[in-house]
Amino acid sequence: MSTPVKLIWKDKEALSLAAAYYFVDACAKSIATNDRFTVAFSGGSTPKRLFELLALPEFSSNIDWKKVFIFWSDERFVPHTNDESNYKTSKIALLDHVKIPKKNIFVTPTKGEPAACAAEYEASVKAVLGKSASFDLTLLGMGDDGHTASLFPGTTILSEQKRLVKEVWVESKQTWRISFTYPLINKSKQVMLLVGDANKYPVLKKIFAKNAKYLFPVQGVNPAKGQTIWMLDEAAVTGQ
Ligand SMILES: O=C(O)[C@H](O)[C@@H](O)[C@H](O)[C@H](O)COP(=O)(O)O
Repeated sequence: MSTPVKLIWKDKEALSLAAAYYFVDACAKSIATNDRFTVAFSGGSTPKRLFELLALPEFSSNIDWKKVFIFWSDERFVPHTNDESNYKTSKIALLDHVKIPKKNIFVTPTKGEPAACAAEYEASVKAVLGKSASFDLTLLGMGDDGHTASLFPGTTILSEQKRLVKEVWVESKQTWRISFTYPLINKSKQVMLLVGDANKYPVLKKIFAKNAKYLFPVQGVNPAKGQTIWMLDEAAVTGQ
């Protein structure tokens, strides 16, 4: 378990640019080692800006898209054509602009029963990643309440220790979500948390404090053999 790296950037744009460079580098290294790059996308405005940047030729031309395999660390239980869909957001921002084979895009099933969809998605993760179930890179955001992926405060998925993907009823949003669990997130080789804006400060202040207690779901992200990188902006760490 390595010490999380915290990188603080002037603003959200600088944070997203740094994340784009990092993504290209992590992708090239994984392909050089394993001939593929397995990555989990996340929802949220900060990850969305990263996807928009990756679609720019400066970045996309340096990525061997036919060797990139994409999953989603969480998804809203809505049709993929719905504006709430994390898949739709990344499709518009990135996937429609790069030559990635359709077979490399593993969209979360969101039709029928949430539990059955979660089981189906877990089976896809296992089929692609194999026994290790270890993503090369898992991208995550953090909500103002300290949630990450769809690991919301007070939800039963927080105590899930076996399953890799589970359905979760989010009372505060009155919706179902399909989310990676801590066991899957914490198998990642690298986790990059993209957290910008002053509204994140109240939670970050508590979790970055000395001898911080476990108060928020994002604190459960701790890859056993992987690296956690916080990509932050000044507003998020100062509140201004
Ligand atoms: O589906 C989701 O909503 C996301 O996966 C969620 O976990 C998101 O990453 C955070 O809410 C941060 O979102 P912002 O970056 O927009 O604050």
